[in-house]
Amino acid sequence: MALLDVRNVSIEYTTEDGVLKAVEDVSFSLEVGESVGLVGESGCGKTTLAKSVMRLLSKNGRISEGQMMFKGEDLVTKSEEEIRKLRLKEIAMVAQSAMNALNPVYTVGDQLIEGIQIHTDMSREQARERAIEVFKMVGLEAKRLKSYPHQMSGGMKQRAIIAMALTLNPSLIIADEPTTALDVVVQDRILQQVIEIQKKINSSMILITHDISVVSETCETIIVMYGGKVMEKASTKAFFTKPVHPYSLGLNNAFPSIHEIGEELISIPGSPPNLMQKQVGCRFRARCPFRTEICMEEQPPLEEVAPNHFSACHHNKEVERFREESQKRETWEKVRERIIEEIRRDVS
Ligand SMILES: Nc1ncnc2c1ncn2[C@@H]1O[C@H](COP(=O)(O)OP(=O)(O)OP(=O)(O)O)[C@@H](O)[C@H]1O
Repeated sequence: MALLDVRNVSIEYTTEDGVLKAVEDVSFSLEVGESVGLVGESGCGKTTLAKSVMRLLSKNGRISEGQMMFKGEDLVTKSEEEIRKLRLKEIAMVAQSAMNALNPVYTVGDQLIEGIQIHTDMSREQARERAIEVFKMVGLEAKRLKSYPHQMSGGMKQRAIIAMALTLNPSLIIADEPTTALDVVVQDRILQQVIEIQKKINSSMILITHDISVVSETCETIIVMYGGKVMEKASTKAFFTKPVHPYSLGLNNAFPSIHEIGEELISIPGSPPNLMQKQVGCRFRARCPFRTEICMEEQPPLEEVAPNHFSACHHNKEVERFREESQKRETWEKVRERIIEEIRRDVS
């Protein structure tokens, strides 16, 4: 049995301007010890999906369809009380803005020890010992337990937050851009530590990032999202050697290591769809160099193109040609011209 089985989940936000469908019909599963990288441009629904697993969506958000089976039980239908018990102990999240999660008026140690005591029957002394242990795991000295948040650097605070998330050996860690606020060298070091600990305690992990190079180094599986839907899902090995979806091909071009140093990267022209509007056809159609008529009308299903490799494109069979053409700058230049032409036409 998978640890987490997300089945046909849709999530929407009610706003003053109408309903925004942030995630639509997303399915994936996660085995014990597996790490999945969730990637895609800003606004594609990564954080929404992650928060929904913790049932931490903002008040105007709701899971409108689907199931999220965790250890065989549906998280969607659990009561608030049941979910609270699972948080931290079973499912822990290191959020994007985690550094603001520390309470400024208590020492970091007190906050960590209290968190441990709420979820376990450990004495204060036992909880303190566990806190020291996890601090060491993330590279913080025990004396730092006595520090207030303002006495720590950004990197230290983030380590403390990670220590808190990992302290009860959760079965599932959700790391949402856990290191973006930090400088690149510190980012890399902290991320490596998180992965090391995740492997040691055999947790599963969902790592959310817009940087696909991070996923290639740290995750076994990659899920590429676009406009609230899964476009491609594969083992990272297969994805980085043979990506299939045109959006993934575009993302790969923006990935520095496959290019000569100094060469200008090719970005995907245009921007993601407005999720307040009803979506017709493939969501990537506006920016896709290879679209045809069917792409304008029908939403492509997620098809298995090789064992455990899925892509949602009407033209999966033409991938060899797409791979070759997507490497050329003029392929994307034509998309840019097409987009400009369409805007001109709409305006006039
Ligand atoms: N509370 C909210 N109310 C209304 N719309 C929201 C809310 N939170 C997110 N959205 C919208 O839902 C969509 C998905 O947003 P989400 O933050 O999940 O994307 P993301 O891929 O995590 O982006 P980022 O990488 O910038 O965090 C976006 O269109 C966003 O504007």
